[in-house]
Amino acid sequence: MKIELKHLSKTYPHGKAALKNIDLTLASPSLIGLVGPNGAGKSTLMKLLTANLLPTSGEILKDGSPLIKQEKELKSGLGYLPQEFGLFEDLTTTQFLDYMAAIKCPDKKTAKDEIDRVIALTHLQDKQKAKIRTLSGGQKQRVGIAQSLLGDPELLIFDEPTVGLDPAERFAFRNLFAETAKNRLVILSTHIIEDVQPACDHLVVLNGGEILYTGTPESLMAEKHAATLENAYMALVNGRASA
Ligand SMILES: Nc1ncnc2c1ncn2[C@@H]1O[C@H](COP(=O)(O)OP(=O)(O)OP(=O)(O)O)[C@@H](O)[C@H]1O
Repeated sequence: MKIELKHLSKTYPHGKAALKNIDLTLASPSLIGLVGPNGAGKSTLMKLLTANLLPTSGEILKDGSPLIKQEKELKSGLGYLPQEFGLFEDLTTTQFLDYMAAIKCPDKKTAKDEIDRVIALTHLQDKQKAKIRTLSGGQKQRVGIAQSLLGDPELLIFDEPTVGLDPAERFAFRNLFAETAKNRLVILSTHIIEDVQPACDHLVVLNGGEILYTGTPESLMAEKHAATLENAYMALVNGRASA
């Protein structure tokens, strides 16, 4: 799958430009880390990629044709974890996943198998019968990740997926995202640079609605003569030649 952003801009009504004339090509298989400071435009870009928002100008092509003309196909092949997502607090984990699987999976047998699969992947076996309101923040985040994996989508978009997870959980999910990306396109938006370095093969750095860098994490470190990706990133967003 190939996604091309062409001269993509988004200005909110009565707001400033959140994205300014972005050109970018993303192709599977890849695990792409989308990073940038607060207000950089990451969530806006994710909403445009998931057709939850329309651009002010420019366009997004998926495999050569406009995304907005393939909204139905896009949604059936998309797993999306938004930054804020409403969980049905009075449902149990399995009831919530059952509800989401009704949208994502073609038949009941597949749905049941898929629910078992994503529960195992997100280590929620002992929380299947727990009401969502009784789960911790990290466990709720795991339910959110579980629902995004239903139906084995070819495109996965995670907005700050590791928020609320403890270090061991973050480590486990980094591995899961890397494994998932072996034959898919996975886009991971994060503030946490450590989430990007071991897992992502491609980095996109946004700042003030513009792309500051696109390439491998290693090349950015080499470009900035930095020992760590965090140093290279800080040098980049602060406009310094080296870390
Ligand atoms: N609905 C909206 N209406 C007006 N302005 C908005 C809206 N949503 C976002 N913005 C503005 O657009 C810019 C980009 O915001 P966006 O949420 O895309 O950034 P972000 O990189 O995801 O930030 P964060 O890391 O803080 O979530 C910001 O200046 C923000 O204030």
